[in-house]
Amino acid sequence: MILKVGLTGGIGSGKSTVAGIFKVLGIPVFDADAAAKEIMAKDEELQQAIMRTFGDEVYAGGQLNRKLLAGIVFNDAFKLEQLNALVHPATIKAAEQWMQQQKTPYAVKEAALFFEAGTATDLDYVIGVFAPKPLRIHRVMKRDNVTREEVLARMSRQIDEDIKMRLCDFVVENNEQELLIPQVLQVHEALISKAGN
Ligand SMILES: CC(C)(COP(=O)(O)OP(=O)(O)OC[C@H]1O[C@@H](n2cnc3c(N)ncnc32)[C@H](O)[C@@H]1O)[C@@H](O)C(=O)NCCC(=O)NCCS
Ligand SMILES: Nc1ncnc2c1ncn2[C@@H]1O[C@H](COP(=O)(O)OP(=O)(O)OP(=O)(O)O)[C@@H](O)[C@H]1O
Repeated sequence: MILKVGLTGGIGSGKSTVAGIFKVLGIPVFDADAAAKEIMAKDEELQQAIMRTFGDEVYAGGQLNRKLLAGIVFNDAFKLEQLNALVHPATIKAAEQWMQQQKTPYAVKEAALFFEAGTATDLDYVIGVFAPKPLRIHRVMKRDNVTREEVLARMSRQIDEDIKMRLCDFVVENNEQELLIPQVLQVHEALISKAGN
């Protein structure tokens, strides 16, 4: 049986960067952010439900206005919960179907929110990517051209990184001091060995 491995970390920690190294090693990666985006773009029933909850303007012109929706949900915990309740079940289902199709000793699901969403229990192992908060803020401001306040609003909806890392089976330090590739190789070898037992 394939091992289901989660790859997590707060916004800007470097999950996608680490996921890219697993892909080079031939390990398939499911990107939950990308899957959620695709589902929100294609599922018309979900679009109707999102419009009923947040207003028609979030899909003005037939396209999701991500900036507008982010401004609504990341400043209101209840509204974020409503959005999560609409989007997460379909994303989780897509990940489960994807996992069943993989043929490698282990496969990786990359997501920011396993512990927050209560989905870590479906995984055999979880890898955490850790980076200090100031570095994460700086990276996301630069990558997404957003303000510090916008980054902090998202961080406030994710559990504390020290706690998150303690819940993980492996931790990759992405502080731009330690090299990433040797750390990922070490985790890869450990997972291959666990899959063989
Ligand atoms: C609000 C939305 C439209 C904003 O889109 P935007 O393009 O600005 O951000 P993107 O989706 O690329 O997410 C970037 C990062 O924001 C953080 N984030 C996104 N959604 C959430 C959430 N529900 N709770 C906490 N943090 C979140 C994560 O660190 C994520 O990696 C979008 O994030 C969304 O639809 N979120 C709800 C679905 C979701 O939870 N997706 C994440 C994994 S399933
Ligand atoms: N070790 C590194 N050295 C330099 N830049 C890095 C490093 N790790 C990540 N970055 C940069 O920081 C930004 C955030 O990284 P990445 O997108 O991998 O994080 P993420 O955890 O997937 O973020 P999000 O939760 O927002 O999707 C990117 O622009 C990426 O290129």
